[in-house]
Amino acid sequence: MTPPRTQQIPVVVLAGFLGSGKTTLLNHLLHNRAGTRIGVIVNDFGSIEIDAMTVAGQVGSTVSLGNGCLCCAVDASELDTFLETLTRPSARLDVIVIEASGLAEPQELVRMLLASENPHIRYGGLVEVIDAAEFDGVRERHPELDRHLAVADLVVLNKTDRVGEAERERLRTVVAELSRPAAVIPAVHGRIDPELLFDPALRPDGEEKIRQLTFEDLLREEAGEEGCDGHGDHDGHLHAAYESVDFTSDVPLDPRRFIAFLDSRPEGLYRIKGFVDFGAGDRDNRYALHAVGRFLRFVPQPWARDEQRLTQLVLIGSGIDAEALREGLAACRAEPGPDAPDAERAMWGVLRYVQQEPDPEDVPAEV
Ligand SMILES: Nc1nc2c(ncn2[C@@H]2O[C@H](COP(=O)(O)OP(=O)(O)OP(=O)(O)O)[C@@H](O)[C@H]2O)c(=O)[nH]1
Repeated sequence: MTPPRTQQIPVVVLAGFLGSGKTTLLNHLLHNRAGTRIGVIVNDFGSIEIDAMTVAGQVGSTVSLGNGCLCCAVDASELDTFLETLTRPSARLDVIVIEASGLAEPQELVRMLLASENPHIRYGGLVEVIDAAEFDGVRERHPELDRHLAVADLVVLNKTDRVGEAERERLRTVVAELSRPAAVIPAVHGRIDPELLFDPALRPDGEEKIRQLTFEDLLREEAGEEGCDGHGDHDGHLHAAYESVDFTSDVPLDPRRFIAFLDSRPEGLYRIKGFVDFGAGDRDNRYALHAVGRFLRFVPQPWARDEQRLTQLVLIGSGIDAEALREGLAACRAEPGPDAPDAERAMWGVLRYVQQEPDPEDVPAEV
């Protein structure tokens, strides 16, 4: 007979700027959990829950928190409801991971967890994921990232395949300085040892840092910036400066038009993610799209049987003209009528950006 559960389940917050690799890391954990039962709460930005769809099917207990930044869209009682569901003995979870929206303020999430009255959970630490190739630029635009690093318990310096060895070491030193005493782990495709997250006692300085980050510390740190309960300085949060645009179409997109749209995307459009149906261009696959800054990638994924063929995209940026983007996307819809004879040739522009889904065990190709 299994003994009754008395242990508290650690709740780990996974944070990091847009496109840094949070979902990738989460998927790595789900693939390499070695029997550990992981509950996932995804907090996506944009009303189409792309991240929830990306991790969906990989874990039985995925709960999406719905639209927007967690600190605004969900109050503590709502978060508690999700946590209550996931901490039921029948869920038999060993750890819960909350993937924060790339625009959420991690301190808000941590504050909510520390304030939670759920007796079955304990705060499991804040993991901050960094895109090595974008770090300097993001930091320049968002100096508040230094503050996020300062409260992290573990920093994953991700995408080190996109920078040289010397640059990786430079970044490691800079990040370590900002996040001291948290450990900084360089990674490619978020492949870190899951034990770094699941057993905080095992990670360098972990316990000490968790003790440091008390509710009172956070309150003190946030003095003058009350949070998102309607009384605070909401404008100071990263997401206040960003806007998201959703686009859904049940008409396939014309590949040439869509590539032309992507090639001329405005500077402020920092992130695009979702799935594209190219219709006759490829009847077998939908194309997962990831754009971060000027980086662009498509990953073909077979359509599931009976899956509704839709294009679903979320575009996130600052100073973007939402209406113009929606119109631009609408103009990418393929003309009705019989398939064009050169439908496959029209895909060449897309194929330039195609990369197969990386096998977690493979060394990734250079991008
Ligand atoms: N080259 C390279 N690409 C990576 C690595 N990790 C993730 N990516 C790619 O970066 C893109 C963004 O990764 P995601 O995991 O979706 O990032 P995210 O932080 O969840 O993004 P948001 O949901 O927008 O906040 C995807 O195309 C990933 O395949 C890496 O280590 N190296």
